[in-house]
Amino acid sequence: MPRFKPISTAPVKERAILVGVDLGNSEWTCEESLAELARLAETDGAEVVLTLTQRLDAPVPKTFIGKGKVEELCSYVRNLDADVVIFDDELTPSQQANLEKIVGEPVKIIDRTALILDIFGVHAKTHEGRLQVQLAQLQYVLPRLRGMWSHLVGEQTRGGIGSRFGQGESQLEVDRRLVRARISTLRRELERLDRRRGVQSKARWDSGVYRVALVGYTNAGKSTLLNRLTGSNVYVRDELFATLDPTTRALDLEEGRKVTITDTVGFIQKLPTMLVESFKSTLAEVRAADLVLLVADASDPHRELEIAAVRSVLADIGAADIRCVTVLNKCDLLNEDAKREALLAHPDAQPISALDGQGVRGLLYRIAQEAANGSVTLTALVPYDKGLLMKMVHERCQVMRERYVQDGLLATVKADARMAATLEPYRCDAEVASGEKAAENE
Ligand SMILES: Nc1nc2c(ncn2[C@@H]2O[C@H](COP(=O)(O)OP(=O)(O)OP(=O)(O)O)[C@@H](O)[C@H]2O)c(=O)[nH]1
Ligand SMILES: [Mg+2]
Repeated sequence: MPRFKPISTAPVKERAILVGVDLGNSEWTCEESLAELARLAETDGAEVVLTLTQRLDAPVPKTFIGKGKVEELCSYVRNLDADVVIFDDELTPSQQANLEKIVGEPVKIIDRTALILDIFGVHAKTHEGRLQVQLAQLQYVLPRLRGMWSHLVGEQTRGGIGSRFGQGESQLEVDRRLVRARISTLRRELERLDRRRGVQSKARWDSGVYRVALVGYTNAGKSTLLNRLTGSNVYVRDELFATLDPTTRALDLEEGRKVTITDTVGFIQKLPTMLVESFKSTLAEVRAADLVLLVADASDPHRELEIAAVRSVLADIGAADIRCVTVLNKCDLLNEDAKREALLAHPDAQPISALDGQGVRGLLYRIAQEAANGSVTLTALVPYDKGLLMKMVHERCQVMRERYVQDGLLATVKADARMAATLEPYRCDAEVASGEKAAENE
C-alpha cells in the first residue's frame, strides 16, 4: 500500500461539518461526543465550520439522519462551502454511499472511524504500527470499495482528511480481490511479528523484570509520564493519538529492583473494533503487564467517562484482571477543591503532575510497593551454573541478605509469586533456619 500524504502538506484546511445523532443510548451527551469529534477533526487538519445534531430513537436506515436533516445538511454544505461531512457514529457502507449521492460531489461523507483511521495513518511510525493501521484501514475500505472509490475512477486529485488511505496505485486496481489478498498478507506478516514479540517478551520475563504498562485515554499524559519517570524523550503533543507505537524503557527503583515501563496507544470512546483487533499485538504488551497504571487527565471535565471508557477497552482486550492503579495526572491544573473532589472519587489513586513532577516520587514508591506486593520472603541456594537465575534474583527480587557459599549464591529475598515459583526448586529456608539455630546453640 502507498504511504499517505502527510498532514502538513495540506495546503488549506478542509472545512468540516460535524453531524451527531442523539440516540439516548450513551453516557456521553451528543454535544460531549461531538466536542471530541471536533478535536479529532482538528488533529487531522480540518477546520470545523458547523455542528449539526438530531434526536432520534433509531438511525434512519438509508441515510442515518432523517430526510429533513439531510436537506438542512445539503444547504449548509453549500452555504458554508464545506469540503467534508463527518458523522460521529459509524455509517454503514450504503448509508455513506447514499449520503454522498444526495449531498453531491465533491463533498466527502466520512465517519468517526474513518477519521481515527486517518489520524492513525499519519501517526504510525514503526513498521509494525504501519502494518496494523493498514490492516484496519483495508478492513474498513473493503465493504465500502464501490461506494468510496467508484467516483474516483479517472480522478486522482481528491484527497485530504478521511481519504488518505487506499490511494496511490491506480484506483482502478483497488478491487475487492486485491484488498482481500493484501489483508491476508498483512495478517500473516503481523502474526510473524507477533511470534517474534512473543519470543522477546519471554526473554524479558526470563530476565526477570516486573512490567508496568501505561494505559489511558488519548492525551491523558502517558508519554509525558514515561519521559518524566525514565528521562526519555518520547513524542509528546497536545493532540489526539500522538503515540501509536509502544515504547518500553527500564526504570530503576530505589530499593534496587528494576522494572520496565511501556507507553502505548491511547484509548477513546467508540474505539473502532477493527482497530482493537488490528492492534492486538501492541495491546498484548498491556496484557502481559504485571501492573497497569491507568493514567487519567484529572482536569478533564469528562474524566469519569474517560476512565470508564478505558476500563471497558481493558476488559475488551482481556486485561481487566491485571492489578491496576489509577493515576490522576495534570493535578497542576486543579485547585485544592477540585483535587480533593477527584481523590474522593478515586481514594486509591495517585495524584501527580507529569509536567511539573508533583506526586511522582509517591507514584514511584507505589510502583515499588506493588512490585513487592504479594511477595513472600524465602531463602534459596542458586547454584553457580544458573547464571540467569542469579541475575533474576538480583533484578526481580528485593534481596535482604546474600552470601556466596561453596555451592552457589545463598540469598534471602522478597519474591513475587512468579519469582517464588521459579525459585521453588532451590528453596532451602528450612535448612538455613536449622543451620542458624545450630550456630546459635554452639
Ligand atoms: N498541565 C499539564 N499538562 C500535561 C501533563 N501531562 C501531560 N500534559 C500535556 O498533555 C498533552 C498530552 O500529553 P501526552 O503525554 O502526549 O499524552 P498521551 O497520553 O501520551 O497522549 P496520546 O499519545 O495522544 O494518547 C501534552 O500537551 C502535554 O504537555 C500535566 O501533568 N499537566
Ligand atoms: Mg502518547
